[in-house]
Amino acid sequence: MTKPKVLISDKMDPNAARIFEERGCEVDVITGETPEELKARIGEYHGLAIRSSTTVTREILDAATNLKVIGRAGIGVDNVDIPYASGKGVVVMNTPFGNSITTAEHAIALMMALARQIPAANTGTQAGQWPKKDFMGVEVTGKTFGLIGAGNIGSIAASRAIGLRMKVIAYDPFLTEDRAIEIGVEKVDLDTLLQRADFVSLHTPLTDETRNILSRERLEGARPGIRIINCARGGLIDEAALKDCLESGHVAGAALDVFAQEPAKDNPLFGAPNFICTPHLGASTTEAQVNVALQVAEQLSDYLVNGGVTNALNMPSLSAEEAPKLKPYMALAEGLGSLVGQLAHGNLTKISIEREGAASELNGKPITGAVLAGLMRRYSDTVNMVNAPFLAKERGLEVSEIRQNRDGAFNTLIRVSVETDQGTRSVAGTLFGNEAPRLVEIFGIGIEAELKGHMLYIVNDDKPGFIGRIGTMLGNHGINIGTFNLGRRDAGGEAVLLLSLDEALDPAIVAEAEALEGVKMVKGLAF
Ligand SMILES: NC(=O)c1ccc[n+]([C@@H]2O[C@H](COP(=O)([O-])OP(=O)(O)OC[C@H]3O[C@@H](n4cnc5c(N)ncnc54)[C@H](O)[C@@H]3O)[C@@H](O)[C@H]2O)c1
Ligand SMILES: O=C(O)CC[C@@H](O)C(=O)O
Repeated sequence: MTKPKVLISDKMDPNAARIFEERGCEVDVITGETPEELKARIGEYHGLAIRSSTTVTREILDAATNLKVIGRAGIGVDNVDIPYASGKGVVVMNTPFGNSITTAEHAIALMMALARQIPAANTGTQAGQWPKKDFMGVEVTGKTFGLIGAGNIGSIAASRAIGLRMKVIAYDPFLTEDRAIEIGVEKVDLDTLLQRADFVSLHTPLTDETRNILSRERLEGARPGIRIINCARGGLIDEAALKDCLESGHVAGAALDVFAQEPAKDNPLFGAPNFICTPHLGASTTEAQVNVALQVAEQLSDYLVNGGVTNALNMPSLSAEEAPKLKPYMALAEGLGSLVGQLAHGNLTKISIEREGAASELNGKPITGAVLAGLMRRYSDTVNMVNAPFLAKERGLEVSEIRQNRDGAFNTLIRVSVETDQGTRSVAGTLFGNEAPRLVEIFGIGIEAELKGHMLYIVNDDKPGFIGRIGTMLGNHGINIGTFNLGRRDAGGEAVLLLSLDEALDPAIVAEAEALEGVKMVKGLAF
């Protein structure tokens, strides 16, 4: 088997390349390329590991014809077009915890630097000015630290602020009262926070809701003398308004690690009074960079080599331990989805995926993803588990997952039922010996078949002589039958035949089979 190929396109701790190689990937480290250069190169890679310098645009993704996974060594993924990557079936992962402590520490460092004006005092002192009288600071003890966003980094920053004997308040619409108590913060609304806080620290992602969350109106309406720290994302603050508020003294100080436009080489805030900044250094410690490099390399190689999915933003997680156990189930699920997708007539409106027996104990999300990938192949042959759920949603398909604990005829079973404007159709399958996927029921008729390669599905009247007729007809065309699987509703009633063939059938032969006596329906299938 050829090794998956990975490109590291941003400066990253060398441990990342080592881990990729140890885990069976070929790796190239090529940093600092222009978007055009990356576009020309990306087609040869299965994995792409980035930090924040590489922007993964639609153009890059269109050129990435072999790409399966993008890994961000860090938290924010606003430099990746995730919806477009999802549509292309590319998994996007981040490393959500590797640099959280480091970034929270940077926020606290900036708060202290603001409180004592350390950067300006340092500059003046080294310039020989001994500017002792110019720098009267403020204590942080007893002051109020206002968090906007109390997730991983916000809650670590809260714990450090509490250690400094500060009172911590937080605005985060998704923070529960229980969690607020657990991390020792008081939950407040944004206006209250801006009225009560001495220091405000932002820790939210940049989304449509958070963009410009510190708008001109909010900055001007905040408590006079407030100090602001942003180690999250540029774009959360109206920079021009912040400059005006610093100049008027309404905001007593601001410390930014991140800017609306990066690299920030010519920003309106540069030179504003009581303004300090760092060049997006929040995650830049040796410890954090080793953490995220190791994690991203482990996650990407797990996915490329074993199929394990960790910290994906557009796909359910699947641990490297679970992956081998789930593999035959996913093959079964994909086969059932594909079968029902090829056979169901009409507009699909609903699909339900039932797991019985041993299957009910498993992580259901990847199984559902695999069923949808099989099903959605009726619309597009570039569907996989990543883009199938999006495609299903786009088409308004209602998806439900059901776990059945009841004892059935099989110790493990997956049943897929679809509803179309022409009725409900259902197929079911099991694993033989815990590893061999088998179809065991098709539209209420028991059968046993492996869904593989080219197949021919026939519904016919259960009458003597039919099997001979179809065998002779295929033989006359020189078509070899691999397996012959039979099922029937009742003796003499409706019967189904599922034949595996060594080659795809010409439509003329399908038409000939349709014309055979007793045939109700014929369909060539491919898996
Ligand atoms: N400066 C750096 O180098 C650096 C390093 C790491 C992370 N970051 C950035 O820090 C941010 C936070 O990271 P995290 O790990 O804490 O993320 P997280 O997902 O753990 O926490 C984000 C929090 O923001 C909250 N939130 C979402 N929408 C909100 C809204 N409208 N108002 C208020 N709160 C809202 C969420 O509920 C969540 O609790 C990320 O955007 C990341 O990009 C920057
Ligand atoms: O890689 C970096 O230096 C910054 C990372 C940071 O912005 C993140 O979101 O994790």
